[in-house]
Amino acid sequence: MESEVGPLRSVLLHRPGAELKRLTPRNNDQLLFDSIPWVDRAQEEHDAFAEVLRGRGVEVLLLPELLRSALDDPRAHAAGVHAAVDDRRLGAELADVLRSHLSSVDSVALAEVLMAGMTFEELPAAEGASLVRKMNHPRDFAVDPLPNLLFTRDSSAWIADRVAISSLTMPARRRETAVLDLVYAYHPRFRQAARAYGAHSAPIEGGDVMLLAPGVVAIGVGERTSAAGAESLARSVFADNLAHTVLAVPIEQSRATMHLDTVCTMVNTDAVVMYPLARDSLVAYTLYTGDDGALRVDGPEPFLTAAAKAMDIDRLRVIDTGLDPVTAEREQWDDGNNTLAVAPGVVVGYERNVETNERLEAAGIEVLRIAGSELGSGRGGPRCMSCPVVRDSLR
Ligand SMILES: NC(=[NH2+])NCCC[C@H](N)C(=O)O
Repeated sequence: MESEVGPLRSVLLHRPGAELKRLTPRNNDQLLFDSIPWVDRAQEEHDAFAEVLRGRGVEVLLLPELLRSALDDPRAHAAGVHAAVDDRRLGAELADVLRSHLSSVDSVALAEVLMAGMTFEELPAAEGASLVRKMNHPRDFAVDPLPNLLFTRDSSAWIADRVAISSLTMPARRRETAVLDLVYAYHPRFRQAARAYGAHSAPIEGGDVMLLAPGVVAIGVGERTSAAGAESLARSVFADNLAHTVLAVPIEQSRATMHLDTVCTMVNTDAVVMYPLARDSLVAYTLYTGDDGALRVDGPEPFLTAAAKAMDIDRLRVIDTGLDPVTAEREQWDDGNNTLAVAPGVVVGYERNVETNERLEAAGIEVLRIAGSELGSGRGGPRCMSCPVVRDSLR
């Protein structure tokens, strides 16, 4: 994986399931959804998204299936039980009850608990009284659900032939790291894959990681990825020779712009679609290794200038969506700028972003439209909902 736009061969998606049924008006904000999705329809929309990709010759890997087969390995099963049980929340006694219960269930049931969580009333019965059981509401979570697994972009990201497992910022998403770790460590397809970023210390989310060109990685720094995360990922990709230049791009710390890919995605080898209101303000720091082997940081300078230099092209084109500010803001919120390229000049986008899509087409970009009325309620578009695993090289 050396670019954002090379012909897509294999992609990791998550078909949403019971974890979405955990969302209620009381917990949706904390669980990072803006409304309560209609789950059956969300699944239909997701199936249609997967079909569009398959129709373009892309192999679609589904996270729930990968997780179940990874858990068939007894070591993965034990690690899965460990990842599900939070001693601090349950206390030692109840934690032991849950651990021994989960150790006895099959990989399908354990995968379900890891994804959809478990409430106190769903916990197995045990002898004796438990203050923790008594003082928690029966429908409180003993194991938190992970509704944002849908956004596979964020929890892991491939850079060249290596995978970086994210260290997610929001408490509602932190346990996703453990799920992806299990899949990459134990699924037969991935267990040989080398890791690009071992240190799980500083926050990095894949929605902020953009492969602008072979050897050039942009990393958004904002609500999710910290400067420390960007710097350690940069050091790590330099040490592994996966890139020669990293651009650290500050983005506004707000829900609308939680990741770099909410304001900008690549639609061709030399072109991006970008939220017009970000176009003139986006800057970048350029990171590279000096002749003495030490890290250098230049800038900041305008993002488009820094990117073109690093990519060694005359100009990084911005598709001029020319939208009025209100339409631009509405379509940005609905992930109009969050496209997934399946090949240079061919992208998947939400159909609802009528004007952005029209402008993209006027600029010669083919837009494969998908429905996202329910999928979009978690604030993520086609790029957020996909983790490319293999793309053909551009040369
Ligand atoms: N790459 C992205 N833009 N991902 C969107 C993630 C949305 C998710 N609900 C969150 O708040 O984390």
